[in-house]
Amino acid sequence: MGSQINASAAPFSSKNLGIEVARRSVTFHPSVWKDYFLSYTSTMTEISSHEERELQRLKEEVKKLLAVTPDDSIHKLDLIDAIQRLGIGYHFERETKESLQYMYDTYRESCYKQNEDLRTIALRFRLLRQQGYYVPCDVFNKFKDQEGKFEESLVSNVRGLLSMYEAAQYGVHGEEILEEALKFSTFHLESMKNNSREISAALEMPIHKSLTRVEMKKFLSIYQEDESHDDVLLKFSILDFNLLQKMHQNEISEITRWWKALEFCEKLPFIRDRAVEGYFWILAVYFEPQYSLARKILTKVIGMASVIDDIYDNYGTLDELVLFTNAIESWNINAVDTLPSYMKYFYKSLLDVYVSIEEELGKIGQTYRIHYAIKELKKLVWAYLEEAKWTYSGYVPTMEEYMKVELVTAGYMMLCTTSLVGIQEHVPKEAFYWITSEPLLILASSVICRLMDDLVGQEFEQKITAVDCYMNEKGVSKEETFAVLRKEIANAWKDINQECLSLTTIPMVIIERVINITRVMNLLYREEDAYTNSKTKLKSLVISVLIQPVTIESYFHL
Ligand SMILES: CC(C)=CCC/C(C)=C/CC/C(C)=C/COP(=O)(O)OP(=O)(O)O
Repeated sequence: MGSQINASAAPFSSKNLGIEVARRSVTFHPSVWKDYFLSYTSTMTEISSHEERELQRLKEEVKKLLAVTPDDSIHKLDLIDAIQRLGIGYHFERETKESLQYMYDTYRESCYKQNEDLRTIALRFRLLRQQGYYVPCDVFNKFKDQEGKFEESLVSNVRGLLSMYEAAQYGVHGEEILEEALKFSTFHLESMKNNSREISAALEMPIHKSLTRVEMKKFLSIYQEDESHDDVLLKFSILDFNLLQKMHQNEISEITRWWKALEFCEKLPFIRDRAVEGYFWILAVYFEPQYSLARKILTKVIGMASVIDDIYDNYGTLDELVLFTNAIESWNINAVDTLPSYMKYFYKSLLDVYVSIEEELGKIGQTYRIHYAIKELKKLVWAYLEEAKWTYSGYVPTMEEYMKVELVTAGYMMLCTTSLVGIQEHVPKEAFYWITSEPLLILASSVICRLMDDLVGQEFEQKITAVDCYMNEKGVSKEETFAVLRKEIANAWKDINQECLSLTTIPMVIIERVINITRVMNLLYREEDAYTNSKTKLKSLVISVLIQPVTIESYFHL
């Protein structure tokens, strides 16, 4: 059992608990962006027919390049890797899939060729695991000496070490050789990082955990410096990045208009005003043009969820939260009468937003999907209420009790499910049953979300975190607790890796959404809560991804 710090926890009413009905109140900094993106008019973001033609021309050239590069060559591995990291993989899915299938079918023969080096073997291993192909890790055995340790001669093979480091991120439970490979490569790369931008960037953020759109510019300059780079690829990816950025600017301008019209900042001044940050979060989940509708829907939902979180965590009293939860459960406009006035306004807007989403889904013949989105939101608010009861009663739950509720409050079950709602390509109905049944992939993503949030938030959050619960239950120091929770996060990544290899009936488009959602957490909650405090790191990210185009002159000295 957990421990009770305050009065009895039941029944849950602030009056019964003898708690003053004083509002908790944390003040958040105002929006960094305000109306900034309203200035991006549709004329400004228009794509000219010349740009369209040039894009098509370059695309055809890249296709030719793919066609003439043999599947059994190292050049093909490099080409596919570059295409994916430059963010243009979505143009060549069929071509890369065929090549990877060939590489999978011939995996053993290729890896056991006498002359294959560490870089090639590790790169092939990573590209295949990335795509969900199970390829065995014993291919790394050949780089061990008689004592079973990685050969010291590898230390001077910097490209090989880097490739090994990136491949080892894809390990699953029990793959000890990949654990060793990760330790070995990290240790040696650490000593070289001051002399190489590429190494320090990789140590900071391995490819597996990075978001294509966010890392694209960094990779572009690394790729350009590589003597074997291809100019056509470079030009195509720059043009594609810039044209997509215009589309994103158009979308964020529309989202800003939507958010402003809701008037939350005036009516609910206690909330975090983070529409642009929310859009960035969702852009990281899917940046490709075919996901425009899905992005719009999910951005609206994260915006609403952020306000809901502030109502539960910050402003609402326990009595109000009980009423609010019941109203959301009933999902009926009549429930508005039971609510205090500030909640009335939000509640009406909430139902309206979901009605508008349902209308959008009607246009693509997928109305039924709204049911899953609402169901997950209801589940989320019930968990938020549980959490609020703990806060108000001073109850410190056991880790088991805590995680049961807090994996839901992490919001990722709701977000992952809702991420499928606006996808226009085929998503089987079964995928919705699966994703809402708390499968391991979603649980692991939620563990990462919850624990990363708690590790950075435990100093200032006005509520219980996993750090408090673990220290209370085990009687250990904060340092020890941090180490345990970090290990849990690393294990959850292994669960994710495992699931990517075994979920063969779940379309890759769905798995990729979940992984990207997890990656956002890893990006934004690594050193601090960059969503709540969005004036520094997240501001720079927004500038890089949404405002600054890539200037072709800086890559081609024209
Ligand atoms: C928990 C989390 C990062 C959720 C991600 C998905 C989601 C629903 C995002 C909406 C905005 C939000 C609640 C951010 C986290 O705030 P916070 O750090 O104050 O979250 P907390 O109140 O649950 O700790």
